[in-house]
Amino acid sequence: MASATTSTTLSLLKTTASTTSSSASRSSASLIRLPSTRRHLKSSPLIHSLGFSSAASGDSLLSLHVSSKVRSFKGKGSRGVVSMAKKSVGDLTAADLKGKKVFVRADLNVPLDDSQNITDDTRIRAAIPTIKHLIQNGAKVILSSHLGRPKGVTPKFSLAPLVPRLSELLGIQVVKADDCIGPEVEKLVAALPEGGVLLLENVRFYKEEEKNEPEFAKKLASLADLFVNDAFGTAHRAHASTEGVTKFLKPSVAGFLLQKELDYLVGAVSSPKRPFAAIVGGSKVSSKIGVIESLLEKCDILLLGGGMIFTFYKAQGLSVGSSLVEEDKLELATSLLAKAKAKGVSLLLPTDVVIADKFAPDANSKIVPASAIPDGWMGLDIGPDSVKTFNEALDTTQTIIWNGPMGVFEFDKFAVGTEAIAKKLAELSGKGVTTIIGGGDSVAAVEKVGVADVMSHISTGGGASLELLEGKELPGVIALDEAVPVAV
Ligand SMILES: Nc1ncnc2c1ncn2[C@@H]1O[C@H](COP(=O)(O)OP(=O)(O)O)[C@@H](O)[C@H]1O
Ligand SMILES: O=C(OP(=O)(O)O)[C@H](O)COP(=O)(O)O
Repeated sequence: MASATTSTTLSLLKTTASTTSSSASRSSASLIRLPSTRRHLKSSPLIHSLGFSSAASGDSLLSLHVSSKVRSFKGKGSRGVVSMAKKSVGDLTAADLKGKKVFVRADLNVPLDDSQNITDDTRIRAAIPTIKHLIQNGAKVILSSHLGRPKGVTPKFSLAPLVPRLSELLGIQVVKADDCIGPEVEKLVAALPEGGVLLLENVRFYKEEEKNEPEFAKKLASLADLFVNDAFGTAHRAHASTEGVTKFLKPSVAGFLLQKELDYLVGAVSSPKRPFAAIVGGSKVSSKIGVIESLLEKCDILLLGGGMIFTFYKAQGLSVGSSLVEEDKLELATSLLAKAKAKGVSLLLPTDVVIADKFAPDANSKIVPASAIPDGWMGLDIGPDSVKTFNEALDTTQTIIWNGPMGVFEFDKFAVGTEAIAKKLAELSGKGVTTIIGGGDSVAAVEKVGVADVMSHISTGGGASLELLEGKELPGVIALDEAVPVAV
């Protein structure tokens, strides 16, 4: 029984690999097999003008159409189809903003070292365009964020260390409040000049923030006249400063960063240039089920790597030694493989792996076929043959989205596969392929290789991008004001 299953797997691995390498030299049309629904939608003029409609297709992924004036999103979640056409900060002019107090929720949750130095300022830099637009149009900006996950007031989670960098990037001295609500904050707001920025203290110093308590949201909202949410990294949280304040502040609009993230993560997935490949890695199948299922509905090629592959191997009867396996996900892995086949998606599993005799940076290692992992050894990276096959598959594509590393890239010895994929995406990005890095550890990997700048888009939100790719609604987006539709 075991050997019969094993040969099935081997033929699966071989078939997918050869399909891809041969397809690299064939026309892309032979590789793409769209489900009939999608073919129908693509040929419908109505659907074409609206973007790919999840409502019409019964699809769970959000759909997007971008016009010059408005970003429109439609999503179908457990609560049914929800319109997500959102008003943008770009729609607000000096006439709307001059002298107005604007509550801006950003995600300034940046890493700090033991001396409170910022070790990666990406999220601060990403928040600047929205703040600049507001101050240049005469608004008074009340800037709010969380930092870390403090339980009550915790000095090491103060936003104070962010003030110098924010001031430098904005070219003005940012004022810092010691609290985020209360009379002292109100005085600072009253003294704020047009074009000034007041940074509130960590909003999570109040437990009411994460509980989304309306009274707390009301107090935050009472500081301002209108609301801009630019905190993409926190948009999957229904907290007082992301969702609650929208009940008290009108208009409540999307910031430029939030828009850009949605444009890429929703837009590229709902109406990608094809062939469209998704690369999904990371540690566990369980944390990526939603993403894999959702992407199977959309992509032409799905490349799997990371710790999750061993659950797929074991599901097919292969020996995986002491590699990471989720025993309760074996059936699921089998059904995902079957689903990919039924949908005509070219799903590639690595054909060789780098194995280690222990989970450590100095472990002994060797490269073996995926079907030959000895007892006592664990797979910690994809092997060179797999990298070659994956690269050939990626060469045929026009859009690539990547979520999750190919191996334990934190250990140099097992970072080779992940770094090779990062370099391949950088090369393809230079040739005009849309490359989107979906947050979390994949971003760290791309930065480690030094190719972050050349990617089309690097998400500032790990959890948020994952939820978007899974087709979930983001409460921080849903709560914003609807845009007025414009003719397209
Ligand atoms: N073969 C493997 N065995 C164990 N852990 C792995 C393996 N490959 C990757 N990982 C781990 O997966 C983690 C990232 O997983 P995950 O959080 O799902 O990714 P992401 O943050 O990109 O969404 C990394 O810490 C990495 O070391
Ligand atoms: O860092 C964040 O998320 P991420 O680690 O998923 O990218 C956001 O600031 C959200 O933080 P949270 O997960 O504590 O709500």
